[in-house]
Amino acid sequence: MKAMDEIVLRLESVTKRFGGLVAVDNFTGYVKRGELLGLIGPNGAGKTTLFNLITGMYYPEGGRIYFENHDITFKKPFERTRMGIARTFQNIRLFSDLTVLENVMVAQHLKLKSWIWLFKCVAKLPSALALERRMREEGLKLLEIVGLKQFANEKASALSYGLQRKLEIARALATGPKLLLLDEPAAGMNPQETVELMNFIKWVRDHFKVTIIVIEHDMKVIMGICERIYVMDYGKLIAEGAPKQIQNDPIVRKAYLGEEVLL
Ligand SMILES: Nc1ncnc2c1ncn2[C@@H]1O[C@H](COP(=O)(O)OP(=O)(O)OP(=O)(O)O)[C@@H](O)[C@H]1O
Repeated sequence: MKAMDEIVLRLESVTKRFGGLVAVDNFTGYVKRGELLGLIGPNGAGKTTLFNLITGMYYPEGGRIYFENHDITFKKPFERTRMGIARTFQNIRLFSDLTVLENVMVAQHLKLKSWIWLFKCVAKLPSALALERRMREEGLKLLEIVGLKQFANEKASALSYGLQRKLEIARALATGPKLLLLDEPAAGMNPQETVELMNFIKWVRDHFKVTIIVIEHDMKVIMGICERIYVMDYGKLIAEGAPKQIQNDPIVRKAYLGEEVLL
């Protein structure tokens, strides 16, 4: 099988309920390695809940989730991070009092087996200090690659909104993901920041050879960077296809009726 045809993530009949509400309703889908996939749908369609199921924040009531052919349906979030799944959030969740570099280093620690690390730190073992030094170097290298090195020692809160969003993505990349989930990365951005973000996301996919799923309400972003799109409404998958197909799909247009979205 060619790498591009390889399926990285597979969801089979996944269902998540909150009381009487079916937030994700029997969702079946897949993501290919290296793909840039869009996930769209009106407010409350179940998109973020789907991310929460993929990252292990929630467990489904029905169905299975496979990552690189491993059943991860009930794996804990930190196990999935180590397997190579990372995400960003709808609202920026940086450690605002830590520096830009420290934000990235915290994420690097997630790759480690924490109790061994803690023991080494408490015992002040030279290997812990050497590892810390290496992480600092790797963190700085990552910041350089994404163009944030000059801000390494600034507090995260001192960055502009657009750069904070970029740092969030860099922090997710610091965990060494194979699959990156971006939840509304363009939210709150001005048009110029949005264009830069679109280029950055495409560049991240190519440079880090990572598979990306992006939730976004800004259709310009989705139509501009995604190769394939899933559309959800009331928890259900209602359409799937290339941007052009989705733009002209009457079912999708109907789902968005009344919302100010330019398809
Ligand atoms: N923890 C929760 N408890 C109860 N209901 C929830 C919870 N999380 C989400 N929901 C409900 O599940 C439905 C799907 O929500 P979700 O946040 O996944 O939608 P979304 O498509 O991401 O929406 P948006 O585009 O507005 O962010 C909504 O009706 C929401 O109110």
